[in-house]
Amino acid sequence: MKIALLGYGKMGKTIEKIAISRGHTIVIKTNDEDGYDITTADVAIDFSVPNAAFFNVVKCFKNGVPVISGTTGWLDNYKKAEALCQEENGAFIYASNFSLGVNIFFELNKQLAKMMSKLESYKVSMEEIHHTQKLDAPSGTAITLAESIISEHNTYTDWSLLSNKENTIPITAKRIEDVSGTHAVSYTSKTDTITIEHEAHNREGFALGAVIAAEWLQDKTGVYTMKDVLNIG
Ligand SMILES: NC(=O)C1=CN([C@@H]2O[C@H](COP(=O)(O)OP(=O)(O)OC[C@H]3O[C@@H](n4cnc5c(N)ncnc54)[C@H](OP(=O)(O)O)[C@@H]3O)[C@@H](O)[C@H]2O)C=CC1
Ligand SMILES: O=C(O)C1=N[C@H](C(=O)O)C[C@H](O)C1
Repeated sequence: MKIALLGYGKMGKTIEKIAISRGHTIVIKTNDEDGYDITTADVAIDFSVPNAAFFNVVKCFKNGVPVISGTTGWLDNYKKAEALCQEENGAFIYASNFSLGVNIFFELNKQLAKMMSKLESYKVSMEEIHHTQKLDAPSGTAITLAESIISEHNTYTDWSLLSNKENTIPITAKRIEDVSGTHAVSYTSKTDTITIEHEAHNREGFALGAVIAAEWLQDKTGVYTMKDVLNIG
């Protein structure tokens, strides 16, 4: 596959290494919104910045290039992107987290939320920890986890950074040098705490998941998720 890397930062470079090891060729690597011909690629992988992702994915839809986006912090525009993809007959996968481990964790989180919904004595809270260069907070993964809890648990209707409001999931976002990404969901009662946690040891799991998603998407049209790619849950 000929791959365009839209965003050639920490993730773009890790994806390049993994894509080459799986026999693919990188035909574009860019940190700019223009100055390249996207039609030279079979598939594009966007790991850029929040204010560039929407423009990048729409460019792919308009040029008939299937696109994977892992950029977080631009979800206000996700529904619009989804509609434009359908309109242009494009192919699109967005995931707040492409790693196999986190996608399993997403399923565990849903199951746990369903169980805990019946137990009023437990209150949920979340923590995410990332490296200090991260632009957005809370992380996209934390938002996905919180949205699943809201849909599976009767008590919660919203999430918020460090909130004590009723019916709101409090999320703590910590920034510590060199942390690839740690997410924890806890349920605390007066007597105990139940925690599930995922800790990424490096960026390779995210990158491998993104390349697998690109391989899966290359001949398709439509909007998909990592659940379709991994066939789990
Ligand atoms: N879904 C997932 O599994 C994962 C998602 N992420 C997300 O991916 C994104 C990138 O992460 P990471 O690689 O660590 O961040 P980096 O800051 O290392 O890389 C982002 C790159 O995007 C470049 N960029 C800026 N503007 C544009 C543009 N218009 N088009 C293309 N590229 C542009 C930046 O260039 P410059 O520095 O010159 O501005 C930079 O090189 C983040 O949103 C992060 O949250 C990260 C890991 C996993
Ligand atoms: O910026 C990062 O590094 C990461 N971002 C994603 C997110 O916001 O959830 C995924 C992963 O946790 C690493």
